[in-house]
Amino acid sequence: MTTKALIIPAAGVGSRMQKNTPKPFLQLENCTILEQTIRCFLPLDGLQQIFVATSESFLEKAESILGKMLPPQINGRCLVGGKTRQESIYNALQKVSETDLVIVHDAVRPFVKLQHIQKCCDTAEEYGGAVLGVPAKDTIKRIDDQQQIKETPSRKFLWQTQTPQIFQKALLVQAYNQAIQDDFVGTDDASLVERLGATVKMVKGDRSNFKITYPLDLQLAKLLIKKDG
Ligand SMILES: Nc1ccn([C@@H]2O[C@H](COP(=O)(O)OP(=O)(O)OP(=O)(O)O)[C@@H](O)[C@H]2O)c(=O)n1
Ligand SMILES: C[C@](O)(CO)[C@H](O)COP(=O)(O)O
Repeated sequence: MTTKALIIPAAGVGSRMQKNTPKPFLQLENCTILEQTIRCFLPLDGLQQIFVATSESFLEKAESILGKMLPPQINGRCLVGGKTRQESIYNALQKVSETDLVIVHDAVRPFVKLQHIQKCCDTAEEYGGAVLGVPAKDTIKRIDDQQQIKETPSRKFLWQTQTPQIFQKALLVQAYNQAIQDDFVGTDDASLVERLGATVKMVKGDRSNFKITYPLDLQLAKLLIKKDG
């Protein structure tokens, strides 16, 4: 069986949400967003390690959430993240012990489906790296500093990338080390691996795996939890 370690970056401040509490610790019906997200992964075969990166002030709260949920076969640990998502994941990556695959999943995507996680793991095992995503539904424009449209790329090849982003461990470690060496900061994990020239496959997920980013996303998440609960 393929062994897996899960890294959950949860150290963001949530500036676009405009709340005092960071998004992973906001409440959804009976539990926090972080709790709901972790729950999606617990039935995954071969999952042996979970790391949650938070700000220093939420470390204790994260430890209490994780501690209550973990089954005996999974080792869990919370740690202090960094100034960027990338730094938070790098910090967690230093703690990951031997494993075949490393799964990175945003704390604020609480509706990811097990079947999609599994499909993404299988693809990463075969090719080295895989991410979940959906075809872009809007026409995407490339603009300049004056907001003048410069290009309308064909939508046929444009996908919205989600998490999980899953990689063979050695490949992800190499990608993060190279990014540090080159001072490269990306907005996702795949972009670091792509720079190495390695293969990362896009796996079709669905739109329920949205990232809770703006107040409207939080309203939608609360409605979905109510409907399913
Ligand atoms: N320094 C950071 C920044 C982000 N994240 C995490 O990365 C995920 C995706 O980031 P995003 O949704 O952008 O969260 P925030 O950075 O909190 O939001 P914003 O950009 O609006 O401030 C979130 O789970 C967030 O907690 C992190 O671990 N460390
Ligand atoms: C990794 C990610 O969720 C893929 O869509 C996204 O790039 C994170 O970006 P954010 O600006 O940190 O929300």
